[in-house]
Amino acid sequence: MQAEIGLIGLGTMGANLALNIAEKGHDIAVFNRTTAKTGTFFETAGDLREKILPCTTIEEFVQAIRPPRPIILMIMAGDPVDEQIDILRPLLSREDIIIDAGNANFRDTIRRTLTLEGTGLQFIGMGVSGGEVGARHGPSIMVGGAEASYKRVEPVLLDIAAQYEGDPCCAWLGENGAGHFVKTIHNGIEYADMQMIAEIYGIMRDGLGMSAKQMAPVFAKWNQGRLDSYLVDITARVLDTEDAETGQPIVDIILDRAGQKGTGRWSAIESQQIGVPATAIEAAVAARSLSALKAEREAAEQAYGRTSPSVERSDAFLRELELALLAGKIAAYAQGFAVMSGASQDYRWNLPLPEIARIWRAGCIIRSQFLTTIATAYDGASAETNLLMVPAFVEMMQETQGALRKVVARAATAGLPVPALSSALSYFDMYRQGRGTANLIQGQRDFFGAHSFERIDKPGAHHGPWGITQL
Ligand SMILES: NC(=O)C1=CN([C@@H]2O[C@H](COP(=O)(O)OP(=O)(O)OC[C@H]3O[C@@H](n4cnc5c(N)ncnc54)[C@H](OP(=O)(O)O)[C@@H]3O)[C@@H](O)[C@H]2O)C=CC1
Ligand SMILES: O=C(CO)[C@H](O)[C@H](O)COP(=O)(O)O
Repeated sequence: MQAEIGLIGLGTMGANLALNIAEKGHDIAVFNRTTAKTGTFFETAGDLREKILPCTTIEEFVQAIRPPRPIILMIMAGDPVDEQIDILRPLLSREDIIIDAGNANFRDTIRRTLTLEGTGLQFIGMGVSGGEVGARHGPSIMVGGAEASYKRVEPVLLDIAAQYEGDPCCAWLGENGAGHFVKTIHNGIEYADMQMIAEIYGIMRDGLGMSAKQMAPVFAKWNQGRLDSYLVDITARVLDTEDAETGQPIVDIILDRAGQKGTGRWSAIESQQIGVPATAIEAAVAARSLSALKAEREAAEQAYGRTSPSVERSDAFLRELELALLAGKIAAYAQGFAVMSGASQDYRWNLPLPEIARIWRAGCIIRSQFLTTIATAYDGASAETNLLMVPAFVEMMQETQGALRKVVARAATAGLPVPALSSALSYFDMYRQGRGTANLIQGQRDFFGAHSFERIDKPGAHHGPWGITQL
C-alpha cells in the first residue's frame, strides 16, 4: 500500500492531525524525528492503524507516499522547517508538494516559496488553528500558495476541517505567505481577546474582590450572550477548575507569566510596518512581555504598594464589564481586519475578508458568534472599510462605548492595569475624531526640521513664520 499523503512531526498538533486525516479515510504515512514517538503514536492509534503507515527513516517515509506526494510538516516553526525541507528535497520528485502547517512567519513562507520556485517542487504555507482538539476533530485551515497546488490537496483539507453549519472552515486565501499571514493575524487577535478577558478578570479579582468560583458563572453567563465564544467559554471553565493537589482554584496556583511564541509579536510588527495601527494587539503583546518581568514587578509592588479592592461590586457594574469587553473586542477585531486589508494591498494577495471571517467561525481559537456578524458585515462592504464604519458595528459601538469608557476610567483610578482595553478605547476615540491634534505635531516638525505642513485653507506645502530658533 502507498499512502495518499504524508505527515512529518508527531507532536501535539501533528499526531492529532494525522489521526484526523486517517479517520476521514485517507491513508497516511507518518514520520517523526524522534522515532520512539512514531512507535507510541502508532500503538495508540487503535482502529485507525489500518490507515497509517509509520516510518522510521525519512527515505522509507517518502517511498511510502504515492507520487505526486503531498507532505505536511507539522513541526516547530523557524529553522527546523528549513532543515526539514533540505533533508526532503533530494528525496522528492517533481510536482511533490511540501505543506508547512506550523505557525511560520509569513516572510519565511514567501522566502521558501521563492527558493523552491523552478525546482519542480511546490510549496504551501498553511495556517492551522484549533489546538489539539481542533487538529483531531476539525481545525480552521488558512491556505496560502499557488491555487493549483491547493486544489490538489483540497479534498483532504475539506474533509479534515471544522464545519460551521455544513460549511468547511478551510479556504485558499492567496499566493505565497497569505495563509500564514492570516494565521498570524488570527493569533494577534487571539492575544488581544485573551488580554482583554484577563483585564476584566483582574478588575473582578483585584477591584471587586471576587473569587475564581464567583467569577466562573459570570463568564459562563456572558457566553450565552453576544460574547459567546470559545475563549469566554474556556475562561469560565479555567476559573471553575480546582487544583488536584491543593484543592484551590487552579487559576490561583498558576504563575502569572505568559509565554509567547512569536505570532502576536509578528502581528504587531507587521501592523507598524504597513502603518495600520493595531494598538490592542500591541498592548496584548507588551502585556505578555511585562508579565515575564515577575521579579521586577514584585519589587515594584514593594516600592509602590499593592492595589486593594476598591470598586463597588454590583450587577450593574458586572453588566458594564460585559459591555466593555464587547466594545474592546470590536475595536481589536476592527484593527486585525484593517491590518489584513492593508497587507492584502501591499502584498497583492487580494485576501477575501468575508471568507476569512467565515472560516474562523468554527475550529479555531477565536471562534465566536461575533465572527458571523463580521462575515455578514463584510458581505455588504468593501475590504477597505474599517469594521467600525459598518452599520451593525456602529450600532454596537454606540451601545457599548460608554461602558468601555467607565470601566477604563474606573480601572485607572483604582490603579488596575487595563492596557488592551484602554488602547482599544483610545484607538476608537482617535478614529472617530474628525479634527485631531496632529496639526500641532506638524507645527513642531516644521519648527525644528523645516518638514513643512499642509494648510486647511489652501493646497501645497507651507512653512511657519517661526523666526530664528532660540535654543
Ligand atoms: N499547540 C498548538 O495549539 C498549536 C501549534 N501550532 C504550531 O504547530 C507546530 C507544531 O506545534 P506542536 O505540535 O504544538 O509542537 P510540539 O512541541 O508538540 O511538537 C513539535 C514537533 O516538531 C518536531 N521538531 C522539532 N524540531 C525539529 C527539527 N529540527 N526537525 C524535525 N522535527 C522537529 C518535534 O519532533 P521531536 O519529537 O523529534 O522533538 C515534534 O514532532 C508549531 O509550528 C506550532 O506553532 C499551530 C496551531 C496550534
Ligand atoms: O496558534 C496557536 C493557537 O491559535 C498556538 O496555540 C500558539 O502557540 C499560540 O500562540 P502563543 O504560544 O504565542 O500563545
